[in-house]
Amino acid sequence: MATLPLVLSGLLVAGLLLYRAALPRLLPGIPHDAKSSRRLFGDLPDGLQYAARTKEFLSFLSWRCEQLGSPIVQVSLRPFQKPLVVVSDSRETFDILHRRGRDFDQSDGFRLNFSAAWPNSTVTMRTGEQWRYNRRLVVETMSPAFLRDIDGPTTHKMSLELMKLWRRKAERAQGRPFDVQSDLNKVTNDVIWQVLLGTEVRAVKSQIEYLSSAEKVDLPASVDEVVALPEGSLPEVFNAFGLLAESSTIARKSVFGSWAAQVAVRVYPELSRAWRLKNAIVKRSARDAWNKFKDIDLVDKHQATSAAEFVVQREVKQAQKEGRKPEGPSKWLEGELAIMLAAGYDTTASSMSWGLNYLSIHQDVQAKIRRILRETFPKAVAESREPSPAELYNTALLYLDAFIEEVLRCSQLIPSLSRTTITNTRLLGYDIPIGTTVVSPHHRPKRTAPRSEKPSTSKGPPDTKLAPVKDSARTSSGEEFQPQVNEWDDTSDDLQNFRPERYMPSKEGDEHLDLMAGPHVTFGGGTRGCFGKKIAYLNMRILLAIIVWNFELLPLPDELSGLESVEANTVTPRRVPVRLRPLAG
Ligand code: HEM
Repeated sequence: MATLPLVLSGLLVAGLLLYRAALPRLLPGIPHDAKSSRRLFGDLPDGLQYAARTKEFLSFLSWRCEQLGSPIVQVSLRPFQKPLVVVSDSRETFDILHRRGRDFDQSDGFRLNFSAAWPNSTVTMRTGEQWRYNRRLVVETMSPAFLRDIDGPTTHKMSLELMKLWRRKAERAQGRPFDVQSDLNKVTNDVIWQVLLGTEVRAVKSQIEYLSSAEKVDLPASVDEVVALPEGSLPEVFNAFGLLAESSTIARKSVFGSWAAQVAVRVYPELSRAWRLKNAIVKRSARDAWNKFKDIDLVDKHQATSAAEFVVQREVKQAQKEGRKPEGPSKWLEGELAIMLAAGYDTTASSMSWGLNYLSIHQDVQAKIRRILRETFPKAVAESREPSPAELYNTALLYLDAFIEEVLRCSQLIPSLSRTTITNTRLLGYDIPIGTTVVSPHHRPKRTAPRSEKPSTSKGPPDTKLAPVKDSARTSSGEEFQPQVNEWDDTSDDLQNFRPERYMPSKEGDEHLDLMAGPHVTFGGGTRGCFGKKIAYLNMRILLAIIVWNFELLPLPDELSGLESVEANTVTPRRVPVRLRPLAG
């Protein structure tokens, strides 16, 4: 009998110990929210309240910095875990990304989030031998030859299909706006599968076919109301891929982190079917590419038409030059092709969605892009055709490129970057132990202002200023590092404006795109920065040029041009309504 109180007190002590172990384990000295540090879920309740108020969660991190008045704070979001260190200082962020590879690597969370659905790929690896090996396997897909001969023409072809679809839709909508967000997903999906694997998904084509036989549409009485156009069923690959792409958000949202994603991908029937389908297609493409080019006498007989074929063709040629046996398809090549599919799909779709919203809102900018395109390609105008892939690849289109930069700046579709420390190190004057994840959010209020009525204005707390960072607090590399990039002037109201010209220095005779006009981290940076940036830029350039050439995006009523966002893998607009007026050739 005397054992019962003993057992109960044992349980009580164990419970207390467990509770204490689950509480946030604060790093000494780094500013934090006092009440959060006493809660199991740390800052999460405040984050959720913030999200309910602002419909955003990720900008909560920068809000915490603003609230505590410090460019560095710590935040806990899950029990039993080390806090995240949040750094809201662009100079320090640049330093971490570009100069401190010995102290920081790609964040453990980022790597693990992708590891369930996209194994054997660089994204899931620490920077090391295997990462370098994988990178080398596909490095040629960023070469001018690949971009010019494969990516550009494929994107161009798919953009024209989208135009065909939109002409039919515009006809049906009879001057009413309709939402094109899912069409942008379809076209970027079509492009990326075709470019990387040579797989024809036919997401856009399936809708063209469907629309030609679909029944008449009920039009709303008001010409300002969005018309819901019928949508045909979509190819299996498209649906499966959408599901898989979402799977990395499972890890982010669950308290069990990447474990939840690992289980979900294997256990949920739809998800595991999608996973197997993706694996089978990638495997088949790699194998077909190998069969097409594996012998040296085949190498020059055929043209490569996808990334899979291009890398195999290059490898066979290179092996011959070096007098060795070429490497055939491997799980690493498959992993790399698969992650490029995943990384290149919704990022590009999201940036295009923002781009079209900004085109509808900023009619002057849209007109200027169109005017410049027509002046630049008089032959295409004379021949009543769109500029060709080669013309769009080879010609300087400064204003369009600056527009893309401005879309990326304002939309902040990648809301934060993160790295994990691989040594004990220092950051802004504080000790940071090995294994700590450091997050750099991009949601500094003024910088996000053009996207929407931001938390810092109507819905959130006052726009407090961060204390400036003293140079003595920086690590030596931070102190010495004078980035080649200017700071945005946070006090200037100009940051609220959508103004592509900010990327075009006005010196006459020196017309170039000034990517260093301000801190620009949409693609991350350093060794682990975005690998597919060149494909992303070229695809956005071609898609936007073809859209603006073929259609006028007419103004929309104010209530439709809101720029509210949704957070998933990227931050995307809630909707992309357009009122399209087809233009002659
Ligand atoms: C607008 C489009 C895109 C955006 C905004 C974007 C953004 C990013 C960002 C922020 C990262 C993480 C960088 C870091 O942590 O420093 C990343 C990584 C990556 N991106 Fe992109 N990306 C885009 C398009 C693409 C495309 C088209 C591809 C491939 C075809 C691609 C392939 C990759 C890969 C493979 C990585 C992982 C690199 C590594 O871990 O070593 N991305 N991207």
